[in-house]
Amino acid sequence: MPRTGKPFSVRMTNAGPLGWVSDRDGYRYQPRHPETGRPWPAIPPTALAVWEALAGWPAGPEACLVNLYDPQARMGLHQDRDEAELDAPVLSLSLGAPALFRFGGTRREGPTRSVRLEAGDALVIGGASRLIFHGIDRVLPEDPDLFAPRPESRFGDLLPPGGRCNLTLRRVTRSDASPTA
Ligand SMILES: O=C(O)CCC(=O)C(=O)O
Ligand SMILES: [Fe+2]
Repeated sequence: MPRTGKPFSVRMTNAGPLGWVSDRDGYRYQPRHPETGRPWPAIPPTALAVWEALAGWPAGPEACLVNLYDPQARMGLHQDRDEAELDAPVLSLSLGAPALFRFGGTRREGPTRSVRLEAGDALVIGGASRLIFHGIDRVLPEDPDLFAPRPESRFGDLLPPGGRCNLTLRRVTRSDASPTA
């Protein structure tokens, strides 16, 4: 991460024309993977369909950040503000293990609350809430499924059992668009 060069506990990659990257120099969006130099893969059509249904924004997302949480990973309280377009919402899609999502207001010092995000949950952070502080306190244990024990990970080699995946879709560049809902 910036300054220290220490990695985040959440591993990240991207899909879409622009990907969010962080290194010692800071945070930015760029069209290519920093190590392979290749363009990011396309945003999955199902994620685009959820954006169309829920975002209330006429232009499609340009960035899909893929956050991979090992069971011990967490994400500190932060604002999403590296986008030139701050009028468009951020759409977050949760998969895998549930997690405790903490959110407050637009000041870091303000009060916060937490909600449990489950697999399949879609969260729109937009409008007056676009710049709220938020983070992931912790990944929660999955409810045991008595009928289909599943010790192996649903995410193959990417995550151990009990891991969580979050897709965060964003508009990055400014357009003349305005909300549709
Ligand atoms: O994993 C989550 O639910 C939150 C992700 C997030 O806040 C981010 O990627 O900026
Ligand atoms: Fe965020």
